Amino acid sequence: MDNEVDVFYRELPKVELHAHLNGSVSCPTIEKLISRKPHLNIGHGMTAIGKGQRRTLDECFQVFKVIHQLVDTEEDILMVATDVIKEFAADGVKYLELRSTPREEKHTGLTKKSYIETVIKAIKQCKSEGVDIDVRFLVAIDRRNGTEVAMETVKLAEDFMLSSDGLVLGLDLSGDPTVGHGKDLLPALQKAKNCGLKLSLHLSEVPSQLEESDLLLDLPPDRIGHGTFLHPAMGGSQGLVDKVVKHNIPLELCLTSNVKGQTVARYSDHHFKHWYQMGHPSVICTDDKGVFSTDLSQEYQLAASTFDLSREAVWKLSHDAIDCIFAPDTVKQQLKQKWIDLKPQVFK
Ligand SMILES: CNc1ncnc2c1ncn2[C@@H]1O[C@H](COP(=O)(O)O)[C@@H](O)[C@H]1O
Ligand SMILES: [Zn+2]
Repeated sequence: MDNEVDVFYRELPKVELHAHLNGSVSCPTIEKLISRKPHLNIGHGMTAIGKGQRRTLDECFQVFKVIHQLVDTEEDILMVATDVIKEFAADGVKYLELRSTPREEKHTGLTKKSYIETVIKAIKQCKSEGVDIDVRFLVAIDRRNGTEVAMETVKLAEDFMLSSDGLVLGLDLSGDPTVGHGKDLLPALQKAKNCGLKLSLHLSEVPSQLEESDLLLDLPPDRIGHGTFLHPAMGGSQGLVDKVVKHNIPLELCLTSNVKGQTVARYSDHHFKHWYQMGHPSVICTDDKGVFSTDLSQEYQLAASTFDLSREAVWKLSHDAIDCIFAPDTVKQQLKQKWIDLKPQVFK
């Protein structure tokens, strides 16, 4: 996969804001997990969608179930998280917000609390090894699990926000978009916002969620995942676009994920073009680099080739993503300095 990407995109310093931990597991890590659990009889083809392949979104969610079977102990999570962080760093990502749904596994003793603690341990471990990347964590709410679990997750996220030295910054709302309704999660999300957790919500990933998006946009969230069907050109409405613009809510856009998951027919149809043309904050992300067999450099190259972006435009795109991070202004300033320092080398 590496040799297809121009060195410019590899060397480009990048910010990754939308990466699900268990969707980001690479082939080599999956191999290690499979060898730890041969009795599960899981083959590699079951955990990733290769080049040129497509799946329905529903089939993508089956893939996560398989990966979850492979990742069910603290030891697994520690390995998966450190591998994923190092892979992002090797791909030129300088700041990463990783997100993951805390799970409980009775048979291995894993609890939601120890799940989050283990991810934090991985982040700290990478830092102590000097891996050149600033990593933060968003605790994910799986919309399939309903109101009560959402509330419980908010409480956990709040506790960790207060005790993790700024590593836990907020919440993600994700999970199968065809299941459940956002209105049931609104009180939990509102509570999260009130206690200072940042919110990144998957909105309108499928066409049937316009009413839900309208409701959730009133929170308002701090960032939007996908937002595929918000724009009128995609079947959404001007009213929804107006809300997003009014609150200046950045979009996290994942080209390969949307095309492989078949919510967008062709790369050239991707809603990136509508928002980018408007000058609205649009951040290129991977979503699930393992499942969709991609990485952030490829996604930038894909956006550039599909929408005919110059190298300066690509640079601006990665630079402007810094303003959309959830970490405080001091971190934004450090990253902007890093971009200034690296520019001559990237454009050499
Ligand atoms: C493809 N588009 C998507 N839409 C919605 N949710 C998604 C997703 N991709 C991933 N997830 C969410 O992330 C989980 C896997 O990572 P974690 O176990 O949390 O680390 C999935 O189970 C789903 O809840
Ligand atoms: Zn996602």
